[in-house]
Amino acid sequence: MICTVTLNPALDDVMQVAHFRKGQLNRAESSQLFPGGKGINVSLVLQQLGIRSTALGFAAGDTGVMLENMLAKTGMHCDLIHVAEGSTRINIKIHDDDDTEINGPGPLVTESDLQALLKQISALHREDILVLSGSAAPGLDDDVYARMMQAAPKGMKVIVDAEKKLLEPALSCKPFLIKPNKPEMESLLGHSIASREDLLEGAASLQDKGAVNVLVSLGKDGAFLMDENGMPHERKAASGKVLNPTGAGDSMVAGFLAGYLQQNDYGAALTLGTACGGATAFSSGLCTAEKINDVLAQMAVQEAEG
Ligand SMILES: Nc1ncnc2c1ncn2[C@@H]1O[C@H](COP(=O)(O)OP(=O)(O)OP(=O)(O)O)[C@@H](O)[C@H]1O
Ligand SMILES: O=P(O)(O)OC[C@@]1(O)O[C@H](CO)[C@@H](O)[C@@H]1O
Repeated sequence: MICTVTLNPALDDVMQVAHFRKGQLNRAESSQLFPGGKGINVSLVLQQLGIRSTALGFAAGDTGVMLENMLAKTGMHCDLIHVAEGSTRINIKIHDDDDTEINGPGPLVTESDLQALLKQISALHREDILVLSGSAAPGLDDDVYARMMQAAPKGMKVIVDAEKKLLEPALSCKPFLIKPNKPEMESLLGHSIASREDLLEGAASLQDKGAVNVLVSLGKDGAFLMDENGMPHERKAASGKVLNPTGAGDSMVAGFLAGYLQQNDYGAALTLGTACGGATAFSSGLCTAEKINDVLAQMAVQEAEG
């Protein structure tokens, strides 16, 4: 079984605005509401890839109920813990020539709410896989990912996709995979990445700190993986018209995990991860199975042509 954890899920309100102007009334050309939050996105893309998972995490208030109803309509299994105070956040994503995001703070999560989640995690089995993605909710400390990893059965594979302050304390628990994007990787390393050498050295230093596999997503520049055997892999990004890059990183995590489980091969996992990331960037919401297959086919042609 695969479980994803989203400590601070959201409803994503994705708006297309012709020319967004700060400090003025802007009218959107379109607005679409999607279930969101990084772990939930991973579960939704896994579902497109034919892999069932359970989404764990916290929900609150009417927006929390709305989120659960939206997820139920997709057929996805979720087991969110309802917290007493506040409401599940609504995150605003504005797409014009640039992308502007405003993510809400989310509801307060207490220690006893967290204990309930840790109990769910400790009831998993060693052969299950846990995906921990996204920011923590108000009330939670920076060691929350480390605590979830410590609660998980010994030897279980855990994937962590989170910013430095949450990821760093969890590294010594030996996550199976971490997926920083370039700015996150630079923040983890404390210096900028200007070359392939920097990526190789940076990934190796994170492995020294405990990460088993290091996957660095590079947006339109593709992706880099340093696998557990010290073997680097690289993929160029697919080409296409970008509609909404929100969730491209989560789609990459889902694709990588699906590729790894289906083919037991890191190169194949990276290919499917890169395709899923691109497929979401080229879609208005998260990618569909059809879009993933189109992008995979396009990447195969691109590779054959060199
Ligand atoms: N403009 C793009 N063109 C092609 N592929 C893209 C593009 N943007 C993203 N991708 C694909 O998706 C992957 C993940 O994207 P990115 O590096 O932007 O992740 P991220 O910053 O974690 O995204 P998010 O936080 O929005 O989920 C990239 O490695 C790439 O394969
Ligand atoms: O505030 P966080 O937890 O860092 O990110 C939340 C979020 O921006 O990430 C997803 C895209 O990756 C969106 O669905 C969601 O709104």
